[in-house]
Amino acid sequence: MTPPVRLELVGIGKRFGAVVANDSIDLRLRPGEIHAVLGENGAGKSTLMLLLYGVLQPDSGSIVWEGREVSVSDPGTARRLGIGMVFQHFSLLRTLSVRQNLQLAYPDLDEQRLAQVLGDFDLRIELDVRVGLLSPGEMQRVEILRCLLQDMKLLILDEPTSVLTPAEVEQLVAILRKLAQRGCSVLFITHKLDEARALCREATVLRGGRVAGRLELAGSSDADITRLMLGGEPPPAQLARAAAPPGATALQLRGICAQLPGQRRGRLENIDLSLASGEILGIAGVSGSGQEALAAVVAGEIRPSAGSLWLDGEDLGRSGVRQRRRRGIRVLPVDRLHHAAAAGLTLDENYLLSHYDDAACHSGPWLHWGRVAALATQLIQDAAVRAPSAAAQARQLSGGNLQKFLVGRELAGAPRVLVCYNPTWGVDPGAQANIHAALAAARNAGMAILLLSEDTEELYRLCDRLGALCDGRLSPQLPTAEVDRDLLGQWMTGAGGSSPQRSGACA
Ligand SMILES: Nc1ncnc2c1ncn2[C@@H]1O[C@H](COP(=O)(O)OP(=O)(O)OP(=O)(O)O)[C@@H](O)[C@H]1O
Repeated sequence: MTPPVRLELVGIGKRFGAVVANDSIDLRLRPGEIHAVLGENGAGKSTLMLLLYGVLQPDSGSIVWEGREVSVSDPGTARRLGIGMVFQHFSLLRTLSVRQNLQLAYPDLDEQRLAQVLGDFDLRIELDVRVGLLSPGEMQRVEILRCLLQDMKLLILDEPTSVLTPAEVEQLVAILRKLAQRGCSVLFITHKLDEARALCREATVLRGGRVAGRLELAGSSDADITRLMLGGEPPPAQLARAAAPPGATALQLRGICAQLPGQRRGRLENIDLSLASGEILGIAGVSGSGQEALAAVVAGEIRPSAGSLWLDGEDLGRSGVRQRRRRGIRVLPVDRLHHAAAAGLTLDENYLLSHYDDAACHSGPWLHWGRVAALATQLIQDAAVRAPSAAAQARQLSGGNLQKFLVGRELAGAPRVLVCYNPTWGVDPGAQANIHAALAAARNAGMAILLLSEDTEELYRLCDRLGALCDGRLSPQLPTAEVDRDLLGQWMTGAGGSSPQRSGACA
């Protein structure tokens, strides 16, 4: 007997103007199957999921749900069918509490059912906390909880692990396995092949909007999968090593204490750090350890309550964001859609946001739009950003393509100091290698780079020195060769008594 089919997509097509995002896509999913959807940035993965969830409508093809062709005209219809989705960029209202968010989706929220689901899936969630105060992992659990409160037959997760700590990834895996055991199907978009292998037996690989292949993960090597994703050989993984020993100190932080406003986490305690030109200093740490506050302090977005910040021996404590940018400090924040970019603005406008003071964008005293557009267009080409033109809105780009654009935009300013937080979040392996190569080349050209990353592989690959943040405190920063994974792990968890530089003295 052939196993039952829960979902069948037949010949699905979707265009956005001239862009063919999905082209004749076929996909089958059984009850209880966790299926990976892989593909490089812009391959069409999110679009396909949004079609399934009723956010978008297909131009062609059909969706067959439990043997019956259906029209998923909106997310409400999807939910009534038993389809839930956790988005790449969370869809919760940050000013409301967890409970209020749940009540928006379920006006007659049944407290008994809520308690049962929380217990059943071992979800630790504080219901009366404002969502804006939660860590990304906690927000994701709320999104999943919101799905679990319905009778769910298919859960779609779009890159669910990119913002999670390793412990949170384990919790997510446990939840998904439990769901699958109960017969719920899962579609799981990821760029991390090891995660796909750990969770899924089979994967569908998309390339350029089409199905490039469906494969059994156990019988396929990473190279096989990458080849299918790229349609060719993966780029060489070699990185340029540091061309010369680091130069003079560029950026120095002395005894910085700070707190991100309105956040439970996001505290910095007595941070001492010095970054030389021609080096990449990596700071590890699980999400919420103080990375956002550190980036905001260097950018000048928040004022520390104590301590000082120096650039090339000059105290910059009193200068604001724009002055610092003029002096050559650039910061790429972690939240690409709400902080690093303005989602509703075009790419050339987004380019201008961080290059407003560049002579190249002006003709005499006047802003020269033709030049801005030409610079943004050049960047799109150089960074291989898949976008129709510089006139496309940032929100129209796939997540990974927007990330490539933003990293390129900051590097294009050839800053003296670059701070980036998770620069390859949601970026496919090919583009990740390109971003790493660009950062290494910038370091070799003398840039001082502070790399805040939750991806320890990335840190070991790129950095000349390494340290870690834990609960707002910074470990020592040592040459990478002297920091083995055990030591880094201890620093990240604050274990072993090695974490704080100096403790306590923040007011
Ligand atoms: N609303 C939109 N308007 C115009 N183009 C869009 C829109 N949404 C997606 N696209 C385009 O469709 C293509 C597929 O995008 P999609 O987001 O589905 O890719 P993806 O595989 O999910 O990529 P990533 O891994 O980077 O998230 C891209 O070229 C993207 O720019």
